[in-house]
Parts: sequence; structure tokens; C-alpha cells
Amino acid sequence: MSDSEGETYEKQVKIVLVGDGSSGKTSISERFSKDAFNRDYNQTLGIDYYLKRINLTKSYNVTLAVNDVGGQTLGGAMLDKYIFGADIVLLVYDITNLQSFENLEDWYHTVIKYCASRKPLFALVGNKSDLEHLRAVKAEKHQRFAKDRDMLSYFASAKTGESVENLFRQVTAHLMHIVLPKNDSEATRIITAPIVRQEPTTPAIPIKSPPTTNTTRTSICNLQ
Ligand SMILES: Nc1nc2c(ncn2[C@@H]2O[C@H](COP(=O)(O)OP(=O)(O)OP(=O)(O)O)[C@@H](O)[C@H]2O)c(=O)[nH]1
Repeated sequence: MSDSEGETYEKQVKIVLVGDGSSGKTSISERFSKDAFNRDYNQTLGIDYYLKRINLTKSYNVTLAVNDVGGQTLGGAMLDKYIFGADIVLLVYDITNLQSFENLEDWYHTVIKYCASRKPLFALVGNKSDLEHLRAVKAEKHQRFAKDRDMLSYFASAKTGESVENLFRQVTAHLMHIVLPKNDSEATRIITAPIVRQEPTTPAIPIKSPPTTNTTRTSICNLQ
């Protein structure tokens, strides 16, 4: 289907953020969905849920269902339900907190166990990159963890916003086998990107209308 025919695809992607409490999962989710940052720590009880629609390319609109899972849910009875059906899992740790990095091994294996029938795409996210001077996890350790498990890898700061939008765009594009241009900006806007492979991984609904311009809808609900 060519762009000249004016066809666009709509796709829904479920992204789940897991990792220790205070690593910054809520902050990353809120930076991405609302472009906001809260200095105060409000522990997530259960799960928070955000929706954001992005124009991934001229032909693809993607609604991202961002599931922010509370750090205390590891070992809890609900975690398997929160993770169920995940397309992408972000393993989030705090680069100033070694324990939060080491505990990702447990998070990883737990998610793998619960997603035995359909392995999601994993990405490692070292958050709080604005606190580089307090770094407790060497970048090489981070890279090795990601490489050994064949996952994507990012450093980000929910506080400054560095790389946050970018990482959501990239993991989504990777899932859909779309190569974004090198200059794909962190802003959500129309991209004149060539689509390398147009078939999505799961069926998408073609819509006969011109692509929308930068339409973003965000909603939040809190389940406990
Ligand atoms: N400096 C800095 N602080 C951050 C960053 N991201 C989050 N924080 C702070 O870290 C604390 C914890 O952030 P949250 O986003 O609530 O962490 P969480 O992983 O959702 O925690 P749980 O709800 O317990 O799972 C808050 O005080 C945030 O303001 C960041 O990128 N840089």
C-alpha cells in the first residue's frame, strides 16, 4: 500500500514498565504521556495505566498502552495479570542504585516465566542519567546485560526528558520492523520516513484517510 493512496494503519501496542521501586517507572511514563515530571515520590500501588497515540511514520499511527507496574509487585499475586499480553517490556533501573540494576535479573526471569507462550520485546532502561556524577552502575555492565539477553538498551532521564520519547518511538518501531530515519526527533510529529517493511507483526486496520497531524490523547486510570 503506497502513501499516495493515503492509507494509514492504526496499531495498539502494550508496553509494560517493570523494575524496583523508585527506579523511575512512573516518572518515565508521565514524561512520555504528559511531558511532566514530579520531584516527589508517590509509590505506585498495583499498576497505573496511560494511553498515548503517536504518529510513528506517515502511514502508521500507534496507540501505546503504557502499563506502569509498581515496584512492590515482584513476587505478588497480580504481576502475571499486569504483564499478560505485553508486546514490549521495559526493564527500568536507577543508574545511581546498584541494587536496582542487580534485581533486574529477578524481574527479567519473572516476566519470561509469565510470558512463556509469547516472549515480548525487551529493552533495558538506565534511568536518572541526569545524575551521572552519582552513577553506581558502569555503562559496560549495562551494555553486557542487554547484549547477553539480546535486548535493546537505553539511558534516559525522566527529569530532563532526555531520550524518553526517543526510546518509546524506537522500541515501538523495532517491534513493528520499521526503521526510523536517523534524524527522527524526540518530538511527536509527522515523519517522512521510508517504511522498510510495511507488514506489521500483528494485523493492523487500514484506514482510508490522510494521516493525522500530531494527535495525542492521554488518559490515566489507577487499578489496585
Ligand atoms: N534526578 C532524577 N530523579 C528521578 C528521575 N526519575 C524519577 N526520579 C525521582 O525518583 C523518585 C521515584 O520515581 P518514581 O517514578 O515514582 O519511581 P517508580 O519506579 O515508579 O517507583 P514505584 O512506584 O515504587 O515502583 C521520585 O522522587 C522521582 O522524582 C530522573 O530521571 N532523575
